[in-house]
Amino acid sequence: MKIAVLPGDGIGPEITEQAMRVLTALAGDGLSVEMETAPVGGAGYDSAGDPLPEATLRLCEQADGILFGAVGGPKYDTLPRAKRPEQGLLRLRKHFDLFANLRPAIVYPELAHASTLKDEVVAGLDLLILRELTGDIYFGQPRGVRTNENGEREGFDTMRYTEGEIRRIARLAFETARKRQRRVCSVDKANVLETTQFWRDVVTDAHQEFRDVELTHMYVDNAAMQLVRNPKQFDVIVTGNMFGDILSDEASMLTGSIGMLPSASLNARNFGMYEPIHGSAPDIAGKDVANPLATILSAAMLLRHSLGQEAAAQRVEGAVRKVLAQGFRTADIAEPGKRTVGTREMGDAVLAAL
Ligand SMILES: NC(=O)C1=CN([C@@H]2O[C@H](COP(=O)(O)OP(=O)(O)OC[C@H]3O[C@@H](n4cnc5c(N)ncnc54)[C@H](O)[C@@H]3O)[C@@H](O)[C@H]2O)C=CC1
Ligand SMILES: CC(C)CC(=O)C(=O)O
Ligand SMILES: [Mg+2]
Repeated sequence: MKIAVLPGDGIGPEITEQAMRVLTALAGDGLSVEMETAPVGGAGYDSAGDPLPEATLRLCEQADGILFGAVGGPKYDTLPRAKRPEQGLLRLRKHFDLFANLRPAIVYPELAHASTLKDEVVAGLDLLILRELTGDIYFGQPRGVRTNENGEREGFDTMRYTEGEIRRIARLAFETARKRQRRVCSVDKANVLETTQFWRDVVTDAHQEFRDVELTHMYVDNAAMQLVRNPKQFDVIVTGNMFGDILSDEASMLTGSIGMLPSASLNARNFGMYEPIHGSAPDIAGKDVANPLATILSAAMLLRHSLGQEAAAQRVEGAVRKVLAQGFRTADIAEPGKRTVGTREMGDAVLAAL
């Protein structure tokens, strides 16, 4: 099986290296995994003048799955939009039609202390945010800066969803909930935005075929509050691209750190790209302090969803649980009396646990 590894920028290379070591260790155990790296984001721009170089895209097309680090950084912030690192990621998502972004927020008992909430509020939390990933205001046209009828400059973006786009993510939410606690909460801003009233109507209609699953609707401002008030009320949250982006960063802190949340971005044939939900963290890049567990857990999701290797995925997840139980902590989840380790040492610990 071939995996395209796109480390990207900032902490991207440090964290993907640890996930690659884990996959290599599994390969030694009879799983045949071939990995090839290629530049993306700022690294793509630096090497080929394009955040998604042609050769990188070709490599991804020939692969069984993509492991992605993170892109972006202050060095690139003044580039024209099309050249900015984040466009490499957005173009990959669109190219492969990766509409379904699974972001599981699971609280490991050992990390309940690191959560921003009290133990009893988060203990046992197992929440899935299902974020639509190829539509919404992140992709809608037209967009730009123009001079309006009053002669004043204005910036504008377009929030847009087709019925088909909403229906397919809604169906996936219901199907996924059937394997969990059979509860879906659809998050929107239907009280203000036409697009998201339409979202609510289509989700409600799609629900007709899934009457065994409970469907509730919630406005996004309330959802942001409920997530920190009582997150265990949620099983599956389904929402659009922008709200899902924001709510999943918020949910990550329930688990202790943004460095703990993996993700899978899938298309209709289960081809996928796997990445931590965080960005390139320029503030800690190159210091060997970033938490690699979100990326290692993303590799586990790759094994599960794109390679069909459930047992291997569980081994990786089990190894992560074990290192947490053994007391290994990176700086973001540090705890008095426990051993604070760097990025690579955390990778060593996961390998030893495997
Ligand atoms: N998927 C991607 O490639 C994403 C890229 N970005 C880009 O990343 C750059 C930085 O964005 P920010 O808004 O600062 O978000 P960020 O997620 O990179 O960092 C936010 C905060 O979380 C910390 N953090 C992130 N990952 C961590 C880890 N594994 N271990 C420990 N601490 C971690 C950082 O040190 C920082 O304090 C920007 O250029 C942004 O556009 C942002 C989000 C997603
Ligand atoms: C294109 C991005 C930087 C989006 C993002 O923040 C994310 O996918 O979590
Ligand atoms: Mg984000």
